[in-house]
This record gives sequence, structure tokens and C-alpha cells, in this order.
Amino acid sequence: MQWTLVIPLKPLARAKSRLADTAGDGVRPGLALAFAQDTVGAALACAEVPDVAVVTDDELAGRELAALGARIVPDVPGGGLNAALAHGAAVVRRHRPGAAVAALNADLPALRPAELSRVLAAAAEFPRAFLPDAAGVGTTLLAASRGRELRPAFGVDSRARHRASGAAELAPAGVDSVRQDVDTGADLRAALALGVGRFTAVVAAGLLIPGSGDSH
Ligand SMILES: Nc1nc2c(ncn2[C@@H]2O[C@H](COP(=O)(O)OP(=O)(O)OP(=O)(O)O)[C@@H](O)[C@H]2O)c(=O)[nH]1
Ligand SMILES: C=C(OP(=O)(O)O)C(=O)O
Repeated sequence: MQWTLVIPLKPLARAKSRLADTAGDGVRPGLALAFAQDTVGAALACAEVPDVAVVTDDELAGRELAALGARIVPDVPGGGLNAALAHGAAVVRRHRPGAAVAALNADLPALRPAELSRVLAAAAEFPRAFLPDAAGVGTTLLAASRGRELRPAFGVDSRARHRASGAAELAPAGVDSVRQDVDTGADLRAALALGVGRFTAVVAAGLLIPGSGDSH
């Protein structure tokens, strides 16, 4: 089964505020972009993902992610994360009405294509399904198969809210890289331990975090 992924990215200057103690104002936008580049690159390297739509108004991120092969969808002004995802899914289905769509966070710098394939294969068994994040309180992926609305409920406690919405909770083995979103310095260290992609490896090396030169 083939999937179109919808990846939301807010303007880089405002992104990743919870990483302020790990990466200063001068570095954080570049780090947020690197996370998105590694996420999009790994998603497009996944055999089941011919198409990635990034919902963003950030000009630099739009250019760099389009260069990797993503389609850029302008954001809904002032709508917030879930409005951006619903809009992205609607735009995708205007072009391809039968598309299976999955929302994926832009902050998965350790993402591995084979692990994403495993999650999407598990999601294909259900009308709607989601993957909890590594912390166990949020969500990193929400999938809707052909003909199903995405109905995104990302944000605080999104695991509980996606579960309450009737989406199936996925728990495939060996998908740590799909669950490891990066919001805090501790998350970044966990992602570095899994092995991050090449864009994040370069930026993180400048942060002088032990092990940050390692990439896959
Ligand atoms: N297109 C779009 N993406 C958003 C919006 N709000 C958040 N996102 C993205 O959704 C994902 C999770 O967002 P948040 O946790 O709110 O923000 P963050 O930048 O990851 O981190 P914090 O600033 O620390 O909260 C990230 O990929 C964000 O870039 C929005 O209004 N529009
Ligand atoms: C928006 C979410 O992610 P984050 O952990 O980046 O806030 C979420 O988990 O629903």
C-alpha cells in the first residue's frame, strides 16, 4: 500500500522553543530545519511513500525541503497544527482522492525508512491508526486509509485524544526511530544515541553534545 505523508512545520524562527537551553536562538532555527530535512529525506526513502507534502509558510524550509523532493503546501493562517494537517490532507486528496494519508511530525531526526515502512504496514490494517511518541504521551504518526478522514488531534496528551477518537493504537516492535520525536535536550540525546540523519549530525556536532558526531 502507498501512502502520502503530510508533515507540518511551523516557521523556523518560532520552532523548537523547548530546546532553548540546549540550542541558542542563533542555532535553533537551523536545528529545526535539519530535523525536518532528515525526517523528509527518510520518509521519501521509504518504498511505500511516493509523496510527501510539507505544510509550511517558512520560505527557507520550503525551498530546502522541496529540493529533497517534498511538495510544499502553504499553511492556514493562524490555524495552528491540527488545522494545518487537515488542510494538508485535503489538498493531497484534491489531487489524489483515493490516497491513504498519514500525518508525521517534522522532528524525527533519527527516522529510518525501514522502521517507517513497518509502522505504515501496521497502520494499513485499520481505517485510522496512530503511533504514540517515545515519551508515551504524544503522537508521532496518525494514519487514515483510503476514504477515511484524518481527524488530527495533535498537541498536549494527543495519545489519549487519538485513542478516544477511535483510532487504533499501534505497537509494532522495532520502530524506535519513528517514535523518537525531539522536544527537549534529553530527547535530542536519545535521538543522537539512535543515530541521526546527516543534516542533524552536522548541526548537532556544533552543539558539543557527547556522541553528536554519529550519524547513520
Ligand atoms: N504548519 C504548521 N505546523 C505546525 C504548527 N504548529 C506546530 N507545527 C508543527 O507541528 C509539530 C509539533 O509542534 P509543536 O510541538 O507545537 O512545536 P515545536 O516547534 O515542535 O516545539 P515547541 O516550540 O517546543 O513547542 C512540529 O513539526 C511543528 O513544526 C502550525 O501552526 N502550522
Ligand atoms: C504535537 C505533538 O508533538 P510534540 O511532542 O512535538 O508537542 C503531539 O505529540 O501531539
